[in-house]
Amino acid sequence: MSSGLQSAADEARSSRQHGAPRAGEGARDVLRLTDVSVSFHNRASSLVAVESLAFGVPENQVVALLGPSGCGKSTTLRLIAGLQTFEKGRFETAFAARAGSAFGGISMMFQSPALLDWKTVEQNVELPLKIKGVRRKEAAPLVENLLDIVGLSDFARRRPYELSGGMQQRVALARALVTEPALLLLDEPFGALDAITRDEMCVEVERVTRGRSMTTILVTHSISEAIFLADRILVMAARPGRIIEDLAVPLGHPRHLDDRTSEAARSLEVSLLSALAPR
Ligand SMILES: Nc1ncnc2c1ncn2[C@@H]1O[C@H](COP(=O)(O)OP(=O)(O)OP(=O)(O)O)[C@@H](O)[C@H]1O
Repeated sequence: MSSGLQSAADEARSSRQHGAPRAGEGARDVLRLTDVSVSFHNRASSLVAVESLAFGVPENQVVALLGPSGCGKSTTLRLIAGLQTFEKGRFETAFAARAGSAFGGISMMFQSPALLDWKTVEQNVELPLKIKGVRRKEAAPLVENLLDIVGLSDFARRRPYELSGGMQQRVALARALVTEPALLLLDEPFGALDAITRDEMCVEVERVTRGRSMTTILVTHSISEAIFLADRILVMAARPGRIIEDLAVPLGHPRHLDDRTSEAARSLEVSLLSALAPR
């Protein structure tokens, strides 16, 4: 894998495909892909999953990767997480766990909360800290604080199977945030939830992630989720997977669900629908 952990402080800016000035413009890029392609091969055939990806992400920006099934969103996210090899192009990131520290680095959250059913809610949230050798005495107040933030203090001693799907995702969110990640990767985190719980989770994520020093990449099929959560939306198309639009979200913070019906949001929605329309 040619992924290089290099300083993103050099001056070159990422290339942009289209669009309005993006949120975070002027901040340094902490992540950059230059002409990156990923293919999957088997004996009979090869498939180009993503081709010539080129974008940079400034520090603290929330970027949504939006597109139809199979356009390479998860492949791109896995690549950014360092879980996917690539044969062509360059990937630079300034993220790494702070040397000798359990904090910083990358956290991921998936469609399935992937909690350990035999552990309590607080033990699940504590797990990443425990793995990194943080003592219980230091971890306990952090876990308590995050459970409070996601509204689950009263459920700290419960097991995950006693919670609703939305509550389980809130546990997963607390677990993802407990290490104070510099980069948060969200892969369709609300895809399995009903529409009302999805909206609640969007509000929750917006609330708990704002004000943190954290860059976030969100993979989603949902236009309204992308508009509500992101500062910038990269629209992807399939066959081969590629970025076809790079649009800033013209909404301030904090956001409210009603903001999705504002004129600015509706106009962005029209642009996104047009970009996503089958050609
Ligand atoms: N491990 C793999 N081996 C072979 N092909 C793969 C592999 N992973 C992904 N692909 C293919 O790469 C393409 C992009 O897949 P990817 O999962 O990144 O898309 P996606 O946009 O995240 O889709 P979805 O929204 O359905 O999750 C698809 O055609 C998929 O079949």
